[in-house]
Amino acid sequence: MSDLTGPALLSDPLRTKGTAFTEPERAEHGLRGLLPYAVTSLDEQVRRSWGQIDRQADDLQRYVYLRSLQDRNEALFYAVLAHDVPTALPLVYTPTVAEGCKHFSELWQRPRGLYLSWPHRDQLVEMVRNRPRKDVDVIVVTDGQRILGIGDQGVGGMGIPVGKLSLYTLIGGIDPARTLPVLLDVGTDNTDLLDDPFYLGWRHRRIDDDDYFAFVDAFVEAVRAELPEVLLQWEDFATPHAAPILERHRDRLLTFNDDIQGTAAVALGALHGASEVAGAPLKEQQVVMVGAGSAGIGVLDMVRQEMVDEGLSDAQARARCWVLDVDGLLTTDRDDLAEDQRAFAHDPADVESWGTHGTPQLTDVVENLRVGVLLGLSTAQGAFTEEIVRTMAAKVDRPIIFPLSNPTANAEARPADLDAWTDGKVLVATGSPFPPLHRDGADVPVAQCNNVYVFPAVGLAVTSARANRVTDAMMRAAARALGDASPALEDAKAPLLPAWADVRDVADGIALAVARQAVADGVAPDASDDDLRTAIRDTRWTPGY
Ligand SMILES: NC(=O)C1=CN([C@@H]2O[C@H](COP(=O)(O)OP(=O)(O)OC[C@H]3O[C@@H](n4cnc5c(N)ncnc54)[C@H](O)[C@@H]3O)[C@@H](O)[C@H]2O)C=CC1
Ligand SMILES: CC(=O)C(=O)O
Ligand SMILES: [Mg+2]
Repeated sequence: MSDLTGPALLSDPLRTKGTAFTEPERAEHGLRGLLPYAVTSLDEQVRRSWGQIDRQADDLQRYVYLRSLQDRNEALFYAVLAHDVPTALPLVYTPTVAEGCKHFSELWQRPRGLYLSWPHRDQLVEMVRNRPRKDVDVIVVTDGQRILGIGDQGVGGMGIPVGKLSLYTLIGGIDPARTLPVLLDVGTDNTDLLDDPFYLGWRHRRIDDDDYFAFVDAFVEAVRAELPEVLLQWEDFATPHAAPILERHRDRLLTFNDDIQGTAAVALGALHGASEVAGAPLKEQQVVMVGAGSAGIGVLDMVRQEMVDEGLSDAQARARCWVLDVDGLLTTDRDDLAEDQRAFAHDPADVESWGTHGTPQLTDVVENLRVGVLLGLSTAQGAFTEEIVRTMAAKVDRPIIFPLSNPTANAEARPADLDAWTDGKVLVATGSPFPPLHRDGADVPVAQCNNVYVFPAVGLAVTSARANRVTDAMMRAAARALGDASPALEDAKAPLLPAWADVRDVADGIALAVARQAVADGVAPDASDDDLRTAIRDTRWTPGY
C-alpha cells in the first residue's frame, strides 16, 4: 500500500481509507487505536458523506464541505461525486464554484496545486519543481482574470483549475494524483480584492503587455523543461490574452484553450442534434452570436468550419455568421475590433437596407434577418428579451437558442421563459444548470451545453494515445462524437446532449474519436482502434480502495 504509517497515512488524501481501513491493515500500518472500532465500506462512507452534504446550510457550504473532503480523502471524494453526478456537478462546478472563487481567501483551508506569483518570476522552474505530485498528466492553468462570467477574481480564480481537474477525474478518469492546478498570480484589478484584508494573492494591479506575456512564456518554458509530455489547458484568461497565448504555444507543446476550443466543440455537438430536429443544416441558417469574446469567436469559428464542410465557401459561411458585442453588430467600419473579431465583421453595405441609425443592435438583427440560431456568450443576463425571442420565433419553426453564459445568473435567458415565448418550440441548451421544462405533462431536462462534456474526454484521449499536440481536427472529432451521442437524434423531444448519468461512457466515445484523429494527424504513435480502446480503458481511474 505505502511506506506511510500511523497518522501520516491517515492524513494522506491519496492513500487514506479513513474508517474503511480493515482490521489487518490497521494492524500492519500502525493504525490501531487511531480510528473508532467499526470498519466501514466505501459505500457506507459515501452515504454518510451525502448525509453530511444534505445537512449543510446552503450550496456554498456544500462546496466547502466537498472541497475539504477532496483534501482529506480523494477516493471517497470521487466516489461521492460519482454516486450522484447531477446533484454533485452544480456544487463543485458552475454555478457554485463561482461563489467559491469569490470567497476564496475568506474560505481558505489548505493549499492545493501551484501558486506562481509575479514577484517570484525568477524562480519559476524551482516552483514548478516543487509541485506536490511529481508525475502529471494534466495541468489546468488560469490567471484568474476572467472567471466564468464574474470577472477578475485574482488568486481566487484557483477555484476553477481545481474544479475543472476534479471533472477531468470524475468524467475523464484522469488519476487525481496526476493532475496539477496552477494559478499565475500577476496581480488583480479587482479593487474589492485589493482592499480585502484577507486577500491571499499578490496585492498589486495586474501586470500587462510585454511583461505579462514574458511571464507566461517563462511559465511555459518551465513546464516544457519539467513536464514535457503534460497536457496544458488554459482556462478563463481574458480575451486580449486568451487567443494570443494559444497561438503562441499551440505548436510547441500539448495544449489547448478550453474556453475557445472546448466550448466550440460542445456547442457544435449540441447544434448537431438541434439541426436534425429543426430539419435544417447549419449551412442554411443565419447564426447570430451575442458576445465577441474569445468564447464567442471560438464557437463561431467552428460553426464556420462546419458550414464549409457542409459545402459552403468560406465567404458564404462567414456571410451567414453575425456577431454582436456590447456596442452592437461587428461591422468592418468599426476601428475597435481585434483581428479574429474583424474576420466575422460584416460590410456596412450588408446592413444598409435595414435603415438602422448607428450600430445595429440585436433587435435590428432579428427584425431584419431570418435568424435560426441565436447563441449567447456575452455574460449579459437577460440579453435575449421576450421581444427579441418572439420576433425570431415568428420567422422559424424551431428556433435554436443557447444562452451559454455562466454562472446561472449571467444566462442570456431562462429556458422556462424561452419555452413560454416560443410556445414550446425552442430548442434550448444553457451553459449552467437549469430546472427541467414541463412539456406535455412531462419534465424534459435542459441540456447543459458546457465544455465539461469535452475537456475531460480530450484529457483522456491525449493521455491514452500519448499525443503530443491538440489539433483543430481533434476538437472537431470531439464535437462530432458528442453530436452523434445526442439523445435528440433518436427522439426529437429529448434533450440535445446526453444525460449526466451517461457522461463517462460518452467521454469514452469522444476520447476514442479524438485519439483516432490524433493518430491520423500524426501527433500520436500509430495505434489501431482496438489498441486505443484498450489504452483508454487502462488509463481510466475509478475511485476505490
Ligand atoms: N457554456 C460554456 O461552456 C462556456 C461559457 N462561457 C461563458 O461565456 C461568457 C463570455 O466569456 P468570454 O468570451 O471569455 O468573455 P469576454 O468578457 O471576453 O466577452 C464577452 C463579450 O460579450 C460582449 N457583451 C457584453 N455585454 C453584452 C451585451 N449586453 N450585449 C452584447 N454583447 C455583450 C462583450 O463586448 C464581449 O465581446 C462567460 O459568461 C463565460 O462563463 C465561456 C466558456 C465556456
Ligand atoms: C464553462 C467555462 O469554461 C466558462 O464559463 O468559462
Ligand atoms: Mg472557462
